[in-house]
This record gives sequence, structure tokens and C-alpha cells, in this order.
Amino acid sequence: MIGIVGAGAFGTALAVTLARAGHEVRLWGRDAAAMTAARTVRAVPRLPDVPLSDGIMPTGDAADLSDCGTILLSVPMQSLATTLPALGLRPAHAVAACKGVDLTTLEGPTRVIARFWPDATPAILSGPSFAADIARGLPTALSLGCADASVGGRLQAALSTPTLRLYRTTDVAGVELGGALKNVVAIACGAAIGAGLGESARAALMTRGMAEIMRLATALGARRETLMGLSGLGDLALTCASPASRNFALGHALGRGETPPDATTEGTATAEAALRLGATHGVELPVTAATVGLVAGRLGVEDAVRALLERDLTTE
Ligand SMILES: NC(=O)c1ccc[n+]([C@@H]2O[C@H](COP(=O)([O-])OP(=O)(O)OC[C@H]3O[C@@H](n4cnc5c(N)ncnc54)[C@H](O)[C@@H]3O)[C@@H](O)[C@H]2O)c1
Ligand SMILES: O=P(O)(O)OC[C@H](O)CO
Repeated sequence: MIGIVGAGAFGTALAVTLARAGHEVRLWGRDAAAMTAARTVRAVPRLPDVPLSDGIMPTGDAADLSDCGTILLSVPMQSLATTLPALGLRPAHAVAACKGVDLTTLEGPTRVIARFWPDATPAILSGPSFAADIARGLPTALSLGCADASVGGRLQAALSTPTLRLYRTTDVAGVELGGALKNVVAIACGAAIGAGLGESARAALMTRGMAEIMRLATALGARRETLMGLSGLGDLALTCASPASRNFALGHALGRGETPPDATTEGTATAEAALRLGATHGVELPVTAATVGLVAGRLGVEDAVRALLERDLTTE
């Protein structure tokens, strides 16, 4: 039996694909009334058009997940540290399915898990995947990072489905940081497209953004080959190119001078956290700095572009 914490778009999509593959799934959401209603309606508000099969039990009571050996965590990153201790669970394996860096502690999701659930083996699931695609059963491939290779292998086998293919690695930092940092670049790309700066500008931002991801993530222990994989280059390609990305959409609205849509956009906090990590580790992050300025309203798109173009010429 698999437990999923977070009945938002992604947690629900994972529940649907795992149930389709034959797993019994308990899906916990913090809004108890909505979860009770979901038992009858057989859908959750975030994915109203995706039916929940009989194999999924929606619940607002975390105790219903106490028999689940594996728990997937799909709440927004900035709420992970408050969510975990409140659940009162002690799973053997905890797989983070959130993308970001905790702004208070600058920890990735697996470190947050280790802090609150020291007996659980933490893992991270990340890569190019829109919840709607996974829920529809469209082909998707993700990275599963787990420092314990044998647990990682078992999780890979358990969580892969006929349409969701997992690749495993022991490089937890690489999977975490690739998935977190790509969101920052997606905001920058959205802003460039929204402001009408063109496809060439987007390609330049993606490439130089990837260079920043490589610099910061390797300074924090990630391996380059992981960052060139699904939870890095792969997710960067998806998120920077698709208007369906909420991070891209946020940047796009800013680029057009419009009010951004109300949505989970992990890249805003991650950009701030990345700048702090960069300062600590002596890593220059000009695209991230411009994105932070843009999101905070301190820079307009033209100022941000000027700041990037006026930097000293350098080697690639
Ligand atoms: N939606 C996607 O396509 C997608 C794909 C891959 C990864 N992710 C990642 O999954 C994570 C969740 O995103 P999502 O798309 O499901 O978001 P969402 O906005 O659809 O849902 C978030 C869920 O978390 C709950 N939540 C919000 N604040 C909370 C808090 N303080 N305490 C407890 N619960 C809280 C909400 O009630 C909601 O059920 C993010 O880190 C995101 O980057 C999302
Ligand atoms: O909608 P976004 O920007 O949060 O992106 C969703 C996923 O992270 C894409 O892999």
C-alpha cells in the first residue's frame, strides 16, 4: 500500500497512475472536507476531470496512511517542513515529489525528511512531467534519487508503471537541485517570451541558466551527468518551452506587465534560496539574480536584460 501526502495536481496524478498499475493508494489532503467529498465525487478539486479509481482512498486523516511502508510527499516545498511533523507517521521509505529548496534552512526535500523522519530512507522523484500528462497515462520518464542503492532499486521497481518509467541514481543532490533550479530558469524564459524578446533570447537563457545550474549544483555535490539527465536538462527543456508550466506562466505574465495567475510556483522561493546558496559557496548566478529582481518587482524586464548583457565578456 502506498501513501501520498498532498492531494494537489501532482500527488493526485501519481495516485492515479499507481492505482492504474494495481497499487492500493491512500491519498491524504489537508482539507478534510474536500477529501471526504472526494470519496463520493471520485475527483479532487485540483484535477476535477481526472476520475479517482476504486484503488484510491482519499482521506483527510493522516492515520489512514500509518500502514503505508512508502509515502510520497507532494506538497509545495515551503510547506514540507510544517507538514511532516503534523502527520504523525513513521514510514520506512519517504519519497519527495516536490521541487525546491527550503528557504529557512536551505535544505532540499530529502534533508527535510531526514530531520523529521530520521528512521525513514529518503528518496527524491523528479523530472519532466506535467501532472495532467501522468494522469492521462501519457508516456513519462523521471529520475529517482536514493543514496541507498538497494532501496532505490526497490522503489524504482515499485513506483514504475507501464507509462511512468523511472531511472535510478544515488545522486540525490543532482536530482533535487536539477528539479528545483530549472524552475528559476523557466521564470526567466517566460519573462523573455512575454516581453517579446524572441526565441533566440529564450535559448540563450536556457543555456546560460543551465550553466548556472551546473555551477551551483556541482558546488553542492551534484554530479554533472545527473544534471544532464531527466531532472536537469530534461525538465529545463519541458518547463522553459511550455506555456503549461506555472513557472513559465508566472514569468510570462511579468514580462507582459500583467498580474501573474494564482498558482504553485516553486521557482520564486527557489531563486531566493539559490542566491543565498550561491553567496555562501562563491558561485555567480546572474540569471537567478535577474529573476529574483524581476519577481520582487525591483527590476523590469529591460533592466534585467541590460544587467545580463552588460556583464563583462567572458569565456563559455
Ligand atoms: N503539477 C505538476 O505538473 C507537477 C509536476 C511535477 C512536480 N510537481 C511538484 O509537486 C509539488 C506539488 O505541486 P502541485 O502541482 O501538486 O501543487 P498544487 O498547487 O496542485 O497542490 C498543492 C497541494 O498542497 C497542499 N498544500 C498547500 N499548502 C500546504 C501547506 N501549507 N500544508 C499542507 N498542504 C499544503 C494544497 O492544499 C494542495 O493539495 C510541487 O513541488 C511541484 O513542483 C508538480
Ligand atoms: O508547472 P510547473 O512550472 O510547476 O512545472 C511542472 C513540472 O515541474 C514540470 O516537470
